[in-house]
Order: sequence, then C-alpha cells, then structure tokens
Amino acid sequence: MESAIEVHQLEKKYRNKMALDSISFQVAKGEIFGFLGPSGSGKTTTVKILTTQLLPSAGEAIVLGRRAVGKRDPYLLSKIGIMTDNSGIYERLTVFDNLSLFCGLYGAPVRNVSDTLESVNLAGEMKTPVHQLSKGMKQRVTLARALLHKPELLFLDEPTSALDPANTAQIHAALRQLNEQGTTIFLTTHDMMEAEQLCHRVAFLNNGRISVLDTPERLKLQHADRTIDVTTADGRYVVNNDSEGAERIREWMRAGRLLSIHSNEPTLGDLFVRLTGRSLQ
Ligand SMILES: Nc1ncnc2c1ncn2[C@@H]1O[C@H](COP(=O)(O)OP(=O)(O)OP(=O)(O)O)[C@@H](O)[C@H]1O
Repeated sequence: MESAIEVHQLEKKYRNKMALDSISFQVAKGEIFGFLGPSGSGKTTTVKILTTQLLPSAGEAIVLGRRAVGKRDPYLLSKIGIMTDNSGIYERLTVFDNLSLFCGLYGAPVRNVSDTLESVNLAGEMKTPVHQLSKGMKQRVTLARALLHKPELLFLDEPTSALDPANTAQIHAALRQLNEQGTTIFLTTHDMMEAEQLCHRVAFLNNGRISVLDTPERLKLQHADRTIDVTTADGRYVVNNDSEGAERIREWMRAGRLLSIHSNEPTLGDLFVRLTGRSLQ
C-alpha cells in the first residue's frame, strides 16, 4: 500500500491542553479516509498539522512523502487542496473572477476554472456574483477553489456542515467523482451518515486519541447484535440470527405471511457512542 499520509505518535499541546495525544494512522493513496469526532476532539488541529499550518509538539506526520513541520512547503502545497470554511471568497466578485484570482495564487492556469466549476455542478453560475449564491452553492465554490490546481490529496474539514440534503448530495457526488479519478481524500466530519456513505475507512477521534480505525462495514459487522427484525402479516418480531431463527422465517415465507426482514446492524453513530461513551454532537 502506497501511503498518502503517515502519522506516527503525533502530539499537539496548546499550553496545558493536550489536543492530540499520540495518534498514529496511515492513509493509502486513492482512499477516502474519514476522521470522525465530536467538537473539540482534535480534528482541525490534525488537518492544520497535515497541511503545514501548525507545528506538532511531538511525533511525525509525512504527507506525500514530505515531513510536515509547520513551515510553508511550496512543493507540498502544490499537491494538496484544502477546504475549510468559506472565508477568503470575495462576495462582490463573480464566481469566475474569484476562482481566476485563486488560479493566480496557486499558479494554476485560468482554463482550469470552467472544468472545475463543471465538477462541482456550478458551470451555469460562472458570471454570478458570489453574494447572490445560496449557502450550499458558496460551499461548492469553496470546494472548487481547493480543486483549481488539481491536487492529488484533498483535505476537507466538515465539508457539508449545516447544508441541506440536496446540496450535501451534490458535494458528495463531486467528491466520489474526484476519488474515482484518483484523488485521495482526508475528510473530517461529525456526520456519521456522510462517513458511512463516502469513506473507505474511518477513525474515531475522542479527546485527542484514536479509539477505533477500520472500514465502516467491518465495524458495523463486528458490533452487530446478531438479531433480525421481521415484519409479518401478524405483527413485528425480533428473531435470533441462527438456525432456529432461520426456521421461523422460512415458516412465515412458506405461509406467504412474511412482509420484510432487516438485520440489526448498529449505525456508525451508535458505534461511536458505544465505543467512546460520547455523542458526536
Ligand atoms: N489555538 C488554540 N489554543 C488553545 N487551545 C486550542 C487551540 N486550538 C484548539 N484548541 C483546543 O484543542 C482541542 C481540539 O480542538 P480542535 O479545533 O482541533 O477540535 P475539532 O475536533 O476540530 O472541533 P470542532 O469540530 O468544534 O471544529 C479543543 O479542546 C480546543 O479547545
């Protein structure tokens, strides 16, 4: 596995506060990696260190083969894209003017603007002043800004926070497409549905520590309670996922009375609470 990110025993201390307490993980090239945790767990601190905006107190972070040491690294900055919040987008300028300005800053050709807007489904808003856009559209302009120089590795800090489902779906579609084209994505979120839908692997961060790291599917299967919800013409039942349960389900089927069956797997949100004792909100 070729790594896009390698983190070894990383620590960050702000005065007396241990924001990151010896975390270690790797992100493979081509992966969508979810970094999940409640407010204050250390997500933004991690993104800032990995994007060279903040110096770690101890440990090591290697991003695309370069050591992140809190110092501007033009090579690394040319290979990564960062989407944090909407700040830095000029409300009075059009979408096109905003993005061409950033092309200048990133050293990306202005011809990238139209392709990039296409990829976030905003090609029709090129000439619209940003202040006339909806919140979700502005968020997509911010994503487009992070993509102008076609980065290999994209950092997204809560990319869909407070967006409605339609705008969230648009951002998810754009991220899936980028990933299919080979972009590695490091995503922080406290939205568990987002993580389940998008991420190949997730890490649970709690009080600056990683408590779990695996694929969403494996986590849910490992912690499934081995029961099945059955709805029949006579009512609802919970049966065990064993041979006795299978026989009962077969009988309902034979009698033509079975309406639906669902295995009982926890959601990632349930698992987070179960494994860390904390809610994600
Ligand atoms: N500049 C700072 N000085 C002192 N403490 C800080 C600073 N930045 C963050 N912290 C503290 O470090 C901890 C982790 O903060 P961080 O912003 O990384 O969390 P987060 O998981 O991104 O939270 P959120 O989801 O609310 O953005 C918090 O307790 C926070 O108060």
